[in-house]
Amino acid sequence: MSVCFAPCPVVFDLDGTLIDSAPDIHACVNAALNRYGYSPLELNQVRGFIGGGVGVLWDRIAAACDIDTTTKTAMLSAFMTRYENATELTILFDDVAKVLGTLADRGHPLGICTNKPLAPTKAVLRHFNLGNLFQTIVAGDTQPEKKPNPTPLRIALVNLGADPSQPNGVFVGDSEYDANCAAAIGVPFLLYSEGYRHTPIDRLPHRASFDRFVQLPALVEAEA
Ligand SMILES: O=C(O)COP(=O)(O)O
Ligand SMILES: [Mg+2]
Repeated sequence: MSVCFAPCPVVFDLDGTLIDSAPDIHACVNAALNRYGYSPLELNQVRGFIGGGVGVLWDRIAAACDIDTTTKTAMLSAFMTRYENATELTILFDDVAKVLGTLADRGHPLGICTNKPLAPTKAVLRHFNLGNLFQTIVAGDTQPEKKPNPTPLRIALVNLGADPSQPNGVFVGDSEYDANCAAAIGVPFLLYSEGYRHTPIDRLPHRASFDRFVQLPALVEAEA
């Protein structure tokens, strides 16, 4: 009798993993800063603030620019209005569309687990014609917890058919938030090394790292 294993679920982070969205986030941040009379920030600085979702982003901007809490709240809301449809300056990393298609063709259920809010997540996936590839999207405002809390990843894996008590599957991401979230529930983590990470690769818990998406299918199959 042969035993047949179904292809494992694969969950992806979004910002800094599938897409380079920092230029759009940077433009939306600077538009909000400008509206309230603050000087613009450099792209590198804003890129370094991405990963924990929009609340963390604006906490960091407020600390860097000495913005009070009431003004920060108003600026975050101005930022969101523009961010919800910010796709113009965003690019897919090389070979992402091709590799997602390969994994889907092999039967892997695909999902997204991002700290980015749901509206801009859906807008950018629609923009790149990727919306239909993902069977679940767990975004930064979908539930109370955000990465590195592992609850969003667990929900995404379970939505793709994984066992809630010990979810199988892999998580692909670029940051400390992703690595620690996967480690907390023992899910193999594949680190994309060209994203928005601050920590050296060898100091992050991960199963393997890659710098080109064409390397990913073989790394996923090694875990399946
Ligand atoms: O938008 C963020 O701050 C982080 O988004 P990510 O979880 O997709 O990296
Ligand atoms: Mg990321």
